[in-house]
Amino acid sequence: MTPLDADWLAAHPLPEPPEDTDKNSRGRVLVAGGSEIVPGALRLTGEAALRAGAGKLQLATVERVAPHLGVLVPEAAIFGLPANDAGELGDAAGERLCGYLDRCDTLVLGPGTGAEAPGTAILAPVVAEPRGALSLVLDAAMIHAAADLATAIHAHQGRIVLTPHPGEMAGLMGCEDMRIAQDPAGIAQEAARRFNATVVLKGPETWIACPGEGLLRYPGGGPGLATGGSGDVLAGIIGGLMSRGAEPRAAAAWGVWLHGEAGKRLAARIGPLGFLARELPGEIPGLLAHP
Ligand SMILES: NC(=O)C1=CN([C@@H]2O[C@H](COP(=O)(O)OP(=O)(O)OC[C@H]3O[C@@H](n4cnc5c(N)ncnc54)[C@H](O)[C@@H]3O)[C@@H](O)[C@H]2O)[C@@H](O)CC1
Ligand SMILES: Nc1ncnc2c1ncn2[C@@H]1O[C@H](COP(=O)(O)OP(=O)(O)O)[C@@H](O)[C@H]1O
Repeated sequence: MTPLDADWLAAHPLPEPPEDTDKNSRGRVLVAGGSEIVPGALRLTGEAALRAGAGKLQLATVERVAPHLGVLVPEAAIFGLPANDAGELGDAAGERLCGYLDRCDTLVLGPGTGAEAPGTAILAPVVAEPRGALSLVLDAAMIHAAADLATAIHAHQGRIVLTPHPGEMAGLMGCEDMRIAQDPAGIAQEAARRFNATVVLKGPETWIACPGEGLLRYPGGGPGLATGGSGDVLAGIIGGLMSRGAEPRAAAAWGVWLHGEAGKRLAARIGPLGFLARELPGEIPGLLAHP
């Protein structure tokens, strides 16, 4: 196990864009998810992706929420997706989403999706085709769905990061919550092998596992990060970094560190508890400039 600290980050720098870059080559992120119950999750994820340096943001959410999201995030292009009776993404959302994938370098799929979303139906078409150039971050209900699609995800040629909290990890691996608490390092590595993906096991401390690579441990950014929407921000940072060309393990590691250090900065400035998930992304550019 290697500590995720300043030395590790210095040895694994992020790719920097050339001076003459444009917004498309800086990295195009599509964030898909949200629901009528959690309409703001994509704002958190999308802003985090932009703050991490992505050049272009697109958001895809349930049709009734989409127009409001456009007002909340004027930097984004917005697409509506079909919903089900619970106000979550519906069965047909995955097929519709596939039609947008040639417009993005990175898809962050899942923030703001809950138990009523038909995750497997949505995720299956996305991972069915080999899209070598696509980077994929899976979060929330799409992690539970990934459990049913291990073979397709393992075979997928894209670069994939999964960001489970302990409850989602138990669903992903089909095991008891207790097993995650007893051996977080072992289960993260087992998941990385099973899905051939980078796995970020979140919690008070965070474990990052990647097939064939050493395990990383981040000691945590403080309990203020245990707040609604905090994980949505993390998924967006990782997606933004991947769209800039970072490899999945480096994007995950930098993302976890930036998220944690943003929490520490807010805790020092505002107080250890009570800062908002939406305040985290604003800390990222400064941390990137002076890690
Ligand atoms: N529900 C809410 O109030 C909000 C949800 N948001 C987003 O909506 C999506 C779904 O959120 P939900 O709250 O429905 O889903 P969660 O996955 O947070 O909660 C569902 C269930 O998972 C279990 N769980 C949660 N955290 C756990 C942990 N650390 N260890 C073990 N078990 C755990 C609990 O049993 C919980 O009832 C996520 O992307 C979330 O970030 C946020 O955007 C805004 C606020
Ligand atoms: N006690 C804690 N100390 C430090 N970080 C924490 C703590 N609890 C949660 N976190 C971090 O906060 C984030 C919570 O993500 P998640 O559980 O997906 O929340 P949400 O679904 O509300 O967005 C993760 O990055 C996790 O590592």
